[in-house]
Amino acid sequence: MAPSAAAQRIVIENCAIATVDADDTEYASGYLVVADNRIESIGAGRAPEGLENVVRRIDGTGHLVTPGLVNTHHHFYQWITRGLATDHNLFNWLVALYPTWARIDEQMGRVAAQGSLAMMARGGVTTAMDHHYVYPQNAGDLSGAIIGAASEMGVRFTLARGSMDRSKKDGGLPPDFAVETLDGALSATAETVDRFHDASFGSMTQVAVAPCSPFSVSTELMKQGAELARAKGVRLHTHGSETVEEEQFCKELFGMGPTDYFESTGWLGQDVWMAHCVHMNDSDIAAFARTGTGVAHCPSSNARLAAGIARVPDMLKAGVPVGLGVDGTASNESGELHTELRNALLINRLGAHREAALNARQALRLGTYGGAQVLGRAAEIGSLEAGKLADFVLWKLDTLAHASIADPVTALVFGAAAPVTASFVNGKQIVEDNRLLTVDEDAIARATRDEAQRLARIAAQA
Ligand SMILES: Nc1nc2[nH]c(O)nc2c(=O)[nH]1
Repeated sequence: MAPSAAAQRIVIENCAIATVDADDTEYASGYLVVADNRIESIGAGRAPEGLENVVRRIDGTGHLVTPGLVNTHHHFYQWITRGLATDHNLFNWLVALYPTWARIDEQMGRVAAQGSLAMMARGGVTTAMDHHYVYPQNAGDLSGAIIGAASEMGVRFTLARGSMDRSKKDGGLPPDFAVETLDGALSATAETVDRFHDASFGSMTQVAVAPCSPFSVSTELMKQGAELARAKGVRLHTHGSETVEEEQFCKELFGMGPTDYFESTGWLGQDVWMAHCVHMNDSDIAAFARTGTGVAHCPSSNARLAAGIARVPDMLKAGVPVGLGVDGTASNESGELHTELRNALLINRLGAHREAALNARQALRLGTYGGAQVLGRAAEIGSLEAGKLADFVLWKLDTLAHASIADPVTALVFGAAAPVTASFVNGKQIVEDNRLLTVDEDAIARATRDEAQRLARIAAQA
């Protein structure tokens, strides 16, 4: 679509650019022209002469410009339960934390979402997602509060409306008071899709159907959830194959491993992405590749919870779409995505493929285009190409932390988290010099501390 005659332009010049397009095109010194909310042109050297309505020129000297980072798995509410149960595996950690999580309310949900989003956005995330699966009775409008926080911050966003209905009494892991009913979960999810999902090109808000995990969700909710998502034309998300304990649970209860269970419930397909996927054999990976099922790789959380190392190089070789996820910050206290680019690269080198596992450019692709693919938005975001949405980041690479590394993509991925001079979403700047422009970061920090303390008090009294 050509820009309108009145389109306002922003020109960025003199920067290195990693486009993450299909050919991995890079420019040692290039330009980017933004017209309203889209990239109009990109290339080597200086921007074309004679552009009209240029409202801003940015000198990108000393910077690398990349697509904005895309986070594909998170649980925002966990921002106010960070640093707890630090030496547990997944099941023990969940059992320790469910009782606290089951006491969150709308105000806590809003503030935790603000904290989670702020931490990611100031570190270069332009598209975020939240898998929210804890909906206590009388907690208020949690989904509305979370979506409101993303919209206020100006971040592109998918709410994966989660749910749990398999509690202890049905052989599941969560306590009985922490779950919804099958009908309650389905009708609330349908209502959330109807209220918030925007399927249009450039949409800032989307909703996915996201029952939590095999050990916290009934088979009926998995099946009917998949039917609901397909009837509404939205994506499906869940946790899968995270730990050996989950694999054992599936074999004992369903007589098959997680991937076969997902297939039997309608949960493999191009419209599905799953978090973790650590314990996948060759036939599981082939099934994901054959069906186009995506993976949210969460290396830091997998290490924190001693889950294992996902076989990302094998997935990529087979053609599985793979993005990166911070995961909830109760299992990855850092809460920012640069750590996941770096850890994806480093941790996968500890696996079978050693130094050939992933390189810096593949890691950057996971955190950008790969994320866009698994969220179903690769036609809009994830690479810098004319016609795509203007979601991009200027990383400052000429300071002490990176200046002595010649290759900018190597500096970005292997080095410390780089300062973000500017981050744009949909053509609008949301970060300048590492500070959010849209919200008051210090007020959010204070509010997150207060809400974490309030939740801890309520949980202790329960
Ligand atoms: N890493 C995580 N895995 C999970 N499985 C599940 O059912 N909930 C979680 C979670 O919060 N984090």
